[in-house]
Amino acid sequence: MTLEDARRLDAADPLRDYRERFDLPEGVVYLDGNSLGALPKDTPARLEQVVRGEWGNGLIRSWNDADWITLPQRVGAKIAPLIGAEADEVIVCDSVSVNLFKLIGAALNMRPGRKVILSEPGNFPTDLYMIAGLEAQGLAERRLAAPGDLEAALDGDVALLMLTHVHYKAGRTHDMVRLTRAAQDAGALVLWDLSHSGGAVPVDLAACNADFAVGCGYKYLNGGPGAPAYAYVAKRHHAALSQPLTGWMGHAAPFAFTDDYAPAPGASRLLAGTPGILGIAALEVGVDLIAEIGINRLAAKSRALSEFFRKCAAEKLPDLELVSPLDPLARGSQLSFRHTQANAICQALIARGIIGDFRDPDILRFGFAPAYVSFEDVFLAAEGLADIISTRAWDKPEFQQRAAVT
Ligand SMILES: Cc1ncc(COP(=O)(O)O)c(C=O)c1O
Ligand SMILES: Nc1c(O)cccc1C(=O)C[C@H](N)C(=O)O
Repeated sequence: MTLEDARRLDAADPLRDYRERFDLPEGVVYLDGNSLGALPKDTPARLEQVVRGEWGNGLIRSWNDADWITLPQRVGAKIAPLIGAEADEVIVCDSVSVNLFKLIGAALNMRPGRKVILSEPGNFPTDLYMIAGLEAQGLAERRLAAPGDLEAALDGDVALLMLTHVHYKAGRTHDMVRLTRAAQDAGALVLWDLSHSGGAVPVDLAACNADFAVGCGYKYLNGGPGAPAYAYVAKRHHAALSQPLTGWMGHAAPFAFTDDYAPAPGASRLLAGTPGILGIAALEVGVDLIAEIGINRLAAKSRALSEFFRKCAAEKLPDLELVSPLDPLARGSQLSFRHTQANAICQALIARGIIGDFRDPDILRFGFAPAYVSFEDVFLAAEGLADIISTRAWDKPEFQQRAAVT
């Protein structure tokens, strides 16, 4: 693989012009959009308009005049086609963690007599911690089973199977259709965390008959640091859904100011407090851009990018252990490698302007956000990685320390 190969692939890439729609710094190869997506060029102007025009001038009138009040539903409706949902099945609000709490609570309410939440060891920590919180309240019981043992662990005590579609560290995917069916056959509900899928990997919540899902706004949807998350509830559960964070914005008539809670219709009852308008406005810009490109084109490019990286790396570093699946259809939009010096290598790459990340204890992770990563980026990153490993350029005191945030 050569730089010319990479440039040829870029020239033939139907998405190549979308890179210009992002504000990427010169000289940086950014392979960490699976942790924090890049800044769309339209976002600052949109935020300026919301801050100065809608907030500054419009003041409180903007809840009506700028239709702030329906922004969570409107942006949710734009995310819906990316994940195989209908417009009114998705709402934007809170963080993934908080939405997990709401939906685990909802599942427990819908399965009285069952307390077990089944997940896998090594799932993203917040998913496991949110179960732990409910466990400490005596409301849930956590059960963990390795991917191959999940089906056997589904018994009559399981209220909810809760998994992350694309594993944050390994990048492997779960078979959503098979596992959803198995859980439902055992009388359980299913909640998918789509944080590493939405905007990069096709997901069809309707086809797999999922009950619930959550996903992240700040990764492939490019909503910005701490962007609000989204939550999905299948329409068949809308009438019965009862979630524990019964805040006033999820009320059927918040401005009736009544003493008693009555849930808003459908997924809107997942709202709790006042939506963060600036955050959702920024997310909307990222979602519009991703929706304009379309998930199938994004997924095709994602697979091509990760395959190109994998081949470049394998050619230059045949001994480097690939942790992610070889089959591009069995992984998300990332590649992870194991190396005892993963942290130092990651720091050395960052010093050269090649940004991937390190996941404790020994994983080097590269994300390929297909909307803005080029084949040339991928070639340069693989070349830098090979150089750093083969020359031991990582072996310097300044690369040994762990950053506070990795
Ligand atoms: C799979 C997964 N779930 C949840 C989260 C956390 O989401 P939040 O920070 O919105 O709670 C992340 C990343 O931070 C993640 O990778
Ligand atoms: N949310 C993050 C943050 O605030 C700082 C650093 C990283 C993150 C992440 O999103 C981590 C990410 N979910 C992961 O897959 O590792």
